[in-house]
Amino acid sequence: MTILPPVSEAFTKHLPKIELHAHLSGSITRECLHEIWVRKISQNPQLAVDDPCVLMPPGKVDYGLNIFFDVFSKSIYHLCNDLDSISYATTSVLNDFQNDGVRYLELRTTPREIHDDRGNITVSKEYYILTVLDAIDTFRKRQSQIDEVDRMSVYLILSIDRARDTSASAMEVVDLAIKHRNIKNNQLAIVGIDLCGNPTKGDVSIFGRAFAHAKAHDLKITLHFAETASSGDPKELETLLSFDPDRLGHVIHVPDGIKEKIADKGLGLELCLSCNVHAKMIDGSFEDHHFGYWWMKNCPVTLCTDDVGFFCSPVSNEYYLASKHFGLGCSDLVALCKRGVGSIFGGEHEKNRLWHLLENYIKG
Ligand SMILES: CNc1ncnc2c1ncn2[C@@H]1O[C@H](COP(=O)(O)O)[C@@H](O)[C@H]1O
Repeated sequence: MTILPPVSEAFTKHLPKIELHAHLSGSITRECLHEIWVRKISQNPQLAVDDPCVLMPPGKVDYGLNIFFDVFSKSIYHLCNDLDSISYATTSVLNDFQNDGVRYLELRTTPREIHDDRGNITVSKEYYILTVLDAIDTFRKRQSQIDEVDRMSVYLILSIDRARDTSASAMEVVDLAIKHRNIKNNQLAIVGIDLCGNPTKGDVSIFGRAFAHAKAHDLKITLHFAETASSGDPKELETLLSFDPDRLGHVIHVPDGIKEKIADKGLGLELCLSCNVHAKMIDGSFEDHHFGYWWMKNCPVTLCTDDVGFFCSPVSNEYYLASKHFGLGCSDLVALCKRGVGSIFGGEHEKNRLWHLLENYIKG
């Protein structure tokens, strides 16, 4: 039997981790956003966008949902609004996850159409996706030059935004995923469709057709689920379950009967400790988080960051927090990672690779 050391930050950093719930634009560090702003201001001193450090000053992590969604439209989307900035930010996010010991990443992003001041389209949704995919392709090529244990696999999930998308634009997101699912050399790149966006807005029932279309084309489905009390209405949750999801994100305000259904189906759960605590999406603090409930159930639970650019807690720290507040030892953390691997969308070869990495981590 291998005797494992007590959990330390070094242990959680080197643990081969998976990250399944990370929004691209919310994962960009404020330092990276600031660099983009500096470059833009040097090219155009008249730029009418504030330094991102105004809305995201160093050390600030207490973004309640009432202000959180505004930061995207007021700052981040005005900075990442050209192909160079989108590519630079994507590469920066990929490097950050890899440097934190993430060995398998499913990044998600909402196809975004970008306009100039006169309303003309400067970047189409398709070009936005192609730019992100191109950054992923370049990142993948670099992986073959590094040690196998340090490599990070990356896949993309396309998001439908419940507050901004219509039934028709949601279908367009799924069509883009089908069209660009494989990138160069026929490599699989887009693995699923997500439903995200401000949970206090929108009617989720209008997206049924889009998710059925995704299923029919073998795309996996993950849904933001019961993030707020208003989006925890049983009718909404039953509608979401009728989309036949493979995984659910957040699962906070879930009535008991629906909890049982989730456990019976063995759905993968993407839980975000720091996000939920700092955004005050749960009552109380870390020790009150519903991770404590789901960890005891049979579901594949994965610890995720959601928007590390806002909440500043990388995946390694989420594992450290789980250990600290729920008394998990090193072997529990490895078991938690192994359980989550079963719910990845990247296929059997990726699952086998990760189980192998985790086995070797325990032995080493
Ligand atoms: C509390 N957590 C959350 N709940 C719901 N939706 C969220 C989210 N965090 C991020 N997003 C969604 O992801 C977009 C940013 O990334 P992309 O532009 O797609 O790369 C946000 O505009 C929001 O729609």
